[in-house]
Amino acid sequence: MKIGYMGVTSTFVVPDDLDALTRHPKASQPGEPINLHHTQCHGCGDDAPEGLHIKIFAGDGFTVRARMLVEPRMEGGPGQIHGGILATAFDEVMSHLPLLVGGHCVTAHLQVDFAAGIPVGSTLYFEGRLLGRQRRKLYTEVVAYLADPLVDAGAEAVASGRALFVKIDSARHYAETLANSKAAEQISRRRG
Ligand SMILES: CCCCCCCCCCCCCC(=O)SCCNC(=O)CCNC(=O)[C@H](O)C(C)(C)COP(=O)(O)OP(=O)(O)OC[C@H]1O[C@@H](n2cnc3c(N)ncnc32)[C@H](O)[C@@H]1OP(=O)(O)O
Repeated sequence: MKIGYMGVTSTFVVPDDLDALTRHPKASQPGEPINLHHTQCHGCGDDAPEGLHIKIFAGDGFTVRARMLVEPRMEGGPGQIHGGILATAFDEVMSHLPLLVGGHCVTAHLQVDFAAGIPVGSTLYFEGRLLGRQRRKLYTEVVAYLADPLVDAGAEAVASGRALFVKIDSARHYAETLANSKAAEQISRRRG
């Protein structure tokens, strides 16, 4: 299967003149979970009852690995994951890549290629990669598999995504909405 369609016009273009990437000294080590969002986050939060509960781990270099159980409540077409849910999962997984170089980001642009239907009941495995950084912009990519590509070299890629994240000052960015968050106290405590 071909990941990323040739000839499809896209606004996602990784520039040539990228800045150097340096791993943040406090970034999670390869194999360790990355827990830098909050417990109510719809993508990764353990306490978000309707969330996706994606487990995300740092990989080597500027990569992450993740997995998610495709639950019946995620159904779109009969017996298959809803495309919007997969897009949300991709957004979540890629949003952890900028954390390897430090600082919170928001998604400015997100695109997804769906290559095969994904059955409810399967476990999706994700491999994400930071493609580069230019000033506040971080370019990322993710591929989803129906088997763990770490243990199964023949694991078939079923979808891919690309996203542009922009680094923010999180205190300022969320200043007017933090009070509405179920995690307001937790986030304020973390900021100290
Ligand atoms: C302790 C704290 C806990 C916090 C927990 C955090 C949890 C996080 C959970 C995360 C959950 C998961 C993640 C989510 O779901 S995040 C939720 C979804 N995303 C958002 O809500 C973001 C909404 N957008 C914005 O806030 C602003 O537009 C941003 C901040 C993105 C930029 O506005 P800002 O005024 O700041 O900057 P700028 O406009 O000068 O742009 C800067 C650069 O970027 C380039 N650009 C911009 N847009 C685009 C575009 N579409 N295509 C291509 N390029 C684009 C632009 O040309 C410029 O480039 P250059 O001039 O440098 O070349």
